Amino acid sequence: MSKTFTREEVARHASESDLWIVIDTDVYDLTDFADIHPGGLFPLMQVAGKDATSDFYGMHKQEVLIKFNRYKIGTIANEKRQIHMYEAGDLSNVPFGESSYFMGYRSPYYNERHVQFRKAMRKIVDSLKEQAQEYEASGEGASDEFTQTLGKHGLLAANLGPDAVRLLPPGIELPGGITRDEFDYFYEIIVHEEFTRLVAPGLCTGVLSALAISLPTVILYAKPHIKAKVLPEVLTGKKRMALAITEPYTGSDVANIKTTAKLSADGSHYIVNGVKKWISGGRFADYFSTAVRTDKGISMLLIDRSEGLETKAIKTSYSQAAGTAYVTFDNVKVPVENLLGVENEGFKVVLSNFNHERFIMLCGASMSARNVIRECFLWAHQRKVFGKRLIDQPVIRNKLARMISQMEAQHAWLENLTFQMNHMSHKEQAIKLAGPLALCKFQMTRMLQSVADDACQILGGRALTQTGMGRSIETLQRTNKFSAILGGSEEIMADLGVRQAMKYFPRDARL
Ligand code: HEM
Repeated sequence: MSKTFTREEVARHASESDLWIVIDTDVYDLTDFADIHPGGLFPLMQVAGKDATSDFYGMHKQEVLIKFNRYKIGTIANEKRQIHMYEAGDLSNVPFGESSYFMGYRSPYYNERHVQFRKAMRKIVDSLKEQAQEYEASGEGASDEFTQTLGKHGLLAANLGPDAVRLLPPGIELPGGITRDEFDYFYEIIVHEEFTRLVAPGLCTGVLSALAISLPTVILYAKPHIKAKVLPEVLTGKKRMALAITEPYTGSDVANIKTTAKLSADGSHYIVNGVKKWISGGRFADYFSTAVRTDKGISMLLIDRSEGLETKAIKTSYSQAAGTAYVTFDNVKVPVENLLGVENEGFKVVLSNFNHERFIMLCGASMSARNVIRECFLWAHQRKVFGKRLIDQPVIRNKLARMISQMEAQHAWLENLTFQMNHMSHKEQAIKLAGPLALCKFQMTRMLQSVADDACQILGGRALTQTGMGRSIETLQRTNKFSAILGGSEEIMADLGVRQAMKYFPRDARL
């Protein structure tokens, strides 16, 4: 049992060499910490021996207390805790802090198994957060140990979505005891939503998104013996993979790629020459699912990191942990058995994944906005300026209203599209959903930018620093453009959405 103290006892420890404070009902002995406290000794001395709850929460997130729990020496006797301490896996009860079903509202889409799954995912993600944020800050890629931990928890597999998961070899388990048959797109929403809680978008892009967009090309189109070798290596995190399509000259215009693959005279291999740009995870990848120009069209090849293939880092506004690379192919020899699908029909392979990639981005964007809104709501309640809480200022409530309503509207559309994905064949999805998914992405990233902007105004200077209370907001502010450009830029998404609708426009309709 933890030790108990009275407030009078705590008050007797109020010097630099003996410094106790109270936060809520917890007593902390900061004597050994005071000299290394990032905020300095002065603020601590002002509350030495006293209740520092409101000062603490005015300048720190609760996660600081969890991280430095070692300084807690006991609690105040006979007092009831006023502030809930987060425990790994907890769902938020801040209004709009979770999507509605997870806050006790009814939903046609989810059931209690989804709640169980979310809690399991959250617990795992919580356990990885500190390490992930270190990689994100240092710009290093995830260590082999880290990616293998992701593999061990089944996160690499879950990240691929239900269609790919059903085709995986036996032995690869999903998190939270969910079976492959249960795992549908609503579980997948949860997977990507929970990853955003790492607040490590670079790392997530470099490891998880890079895999989610590249590995399906192997699952769906590789020869059986290639699959048998590559899938276990990649899904256990022992090897990494990236999708190499875009080039400096083409960007989103895949039809115009210039990287060539020429068949050798004996027909045993291709010789690949060319360059690829903005390849997420490319710096760390062992395999590249690569779009090349062959004899009569585009083909996809699985290319090992081998002689003649080089990668160099591209510095981006998000973290170097994304491993964004410029990849050069200089006479790289690729066995013909590494062809994915049919020669000259690679465009089909490229297109097969676009809708799913956009779906992943929608889940991430929606939850990133939700996370930031939750933090703004909390901050507005605990921050006092000019004698009032921020939430007591109409201008702040108005900003929150705009953020919440934009985010919830987008999320409702995402859930509707998810329901359609669960009930449509790929063929029907391609006809009916390519347009709405594109439009949803167009509006989702507009929303994300607007939320990042409002959140920044609410957090003020803290939203401009990469550590401390505004960290998530600074991250969103710096990286939201990523989702607005990758996976199809906003302009292309908007146009695609309307063009798709025009394709199916009734010829006999009149105003
Ligand atoms: C268990 C007690 C405490 C711990 C473990 C702690 C730890 C930290 C840490 C890690 C930071 C860096 C910023 C961040 O990551 O949030 C920080 C900053 C700071 N802390 Fe503390 N702190 C404690 C108590 C307090 C108290 C009671 C006060 C004030 C009365 C205080 C005042 C500050 C200030 C002024 C900063 C700088 C904030 C800024 O840059 O905006 N700290 N503290």
